[in-house]
Amino acid sequence: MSIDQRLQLITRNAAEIITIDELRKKLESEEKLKGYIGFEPSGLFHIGWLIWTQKVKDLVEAGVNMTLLRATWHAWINDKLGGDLSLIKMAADYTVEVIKNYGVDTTKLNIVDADDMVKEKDYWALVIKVAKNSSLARIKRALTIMGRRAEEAEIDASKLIYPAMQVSDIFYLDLDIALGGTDQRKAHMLARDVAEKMGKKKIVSIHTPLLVGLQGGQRMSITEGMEEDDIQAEIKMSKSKPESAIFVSDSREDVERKIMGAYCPKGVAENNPILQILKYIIFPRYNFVKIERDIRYGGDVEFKDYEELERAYIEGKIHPMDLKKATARRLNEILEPIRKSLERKPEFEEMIQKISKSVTR
Ligand SMILES: Nc1ncnc2c1ncn2[C@@H]1O[C@H](COP(=O)(O)OP(=O)(O)OP(=O)(O)O)[C@@H](O)[C@H]1O
Ligand SMILES: N[C@@H](Cc1ccc(O)cc1)C(=O)O
Repeated sequence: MSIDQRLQLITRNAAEIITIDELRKKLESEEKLKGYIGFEPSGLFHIGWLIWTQKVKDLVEAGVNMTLLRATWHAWINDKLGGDLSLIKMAADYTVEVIKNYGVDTTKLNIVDADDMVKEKDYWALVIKVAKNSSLARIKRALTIMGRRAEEAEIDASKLIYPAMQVSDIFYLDLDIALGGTDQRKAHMLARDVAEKMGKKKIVSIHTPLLVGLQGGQRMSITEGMEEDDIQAEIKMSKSKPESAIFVSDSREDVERKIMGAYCPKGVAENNPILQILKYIIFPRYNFVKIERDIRYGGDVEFKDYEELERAYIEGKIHPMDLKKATARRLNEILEPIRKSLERKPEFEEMIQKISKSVTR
């Protein structure tokens, strides 16, 4: 693969790359690049997570050595799964199983447990050095990387250490590239600034978009004057708002029902979850999408890329119902191997039962 082809694969569908010039230089250096994504295991995997999973796949295929950090301790700090570390670890296994069955070659991934990193004293020395090089105000602002706000009244003090840990993970693993959804930007910007102060390698960060929830942008809780980041956090697909989400373990029928009920006004692309699913999850996997229609409505039509389909939709040439049916069909094809593999593993079934009873947040 040429440098341009690798760059194209790494950057496609990304919301932002900080910075593209630095990424190109790193690729041109011909050194083997090291990248990572960390995730807090929580036992439920909604299709929004497939957006970064696809980017992990792209990065592996572009020849980047990717680490998958099972952020078990971070999840524990963040009160996930009632703070039960054994449940958190099982949830991490579940996530890896999904990623594998989505088609990522997990034998090429370096899978690391935060549990192992926190056993090393060098790790904690790094955390203290990062904290020493960060202002308290900046650390507090970065709490959004764990889905929290600085103003939250009842948080315990370990949560203030979390951002310094996430930055230290990057230095400890000696990375070139950090991947995450756009809500992880504050950790990555902090890592870039602290790297300069501490003489560490400065990461390039790649941020994937947040998939909007099934209700689109229609949340009542959006108020005037809200910041863009907060609006995105409010309207995104989220496991803590199950009505907004399609889970990879959902049955074929549930996927169809959820898609058919989703926000998808005729001719509107903005905050349209169906179009976003097509753009970020379906088109990266298929060369074409076929919209099946009765001959009375123009018969079947095929689209070879997303832009072409979006244009036709905005012009009112595609009916929302036809778009939804085609989306449900393709999405179910993608989810089928994942669903099958999860069905073969009863230990996950037990975990999911426990999870639905335990309080996540
Ligand atoms: N809707 C989404 N679309 C794409 N990526 C997402 C979405 N929600 C979260 N992510 C990404 O998935 C990773 C895990 O995030 P997080 O645990 O906050 O997600 P979540 O499952 O929606 O949780 P919560 O219920 O706390 O909002 C992060 O890298 C984040 O950027
Ligand atoms: N903050 C990330 C999880 C994470 C934790 C540690 C990391 O080093 C990276 C990512 C999230 O909420 O999804």
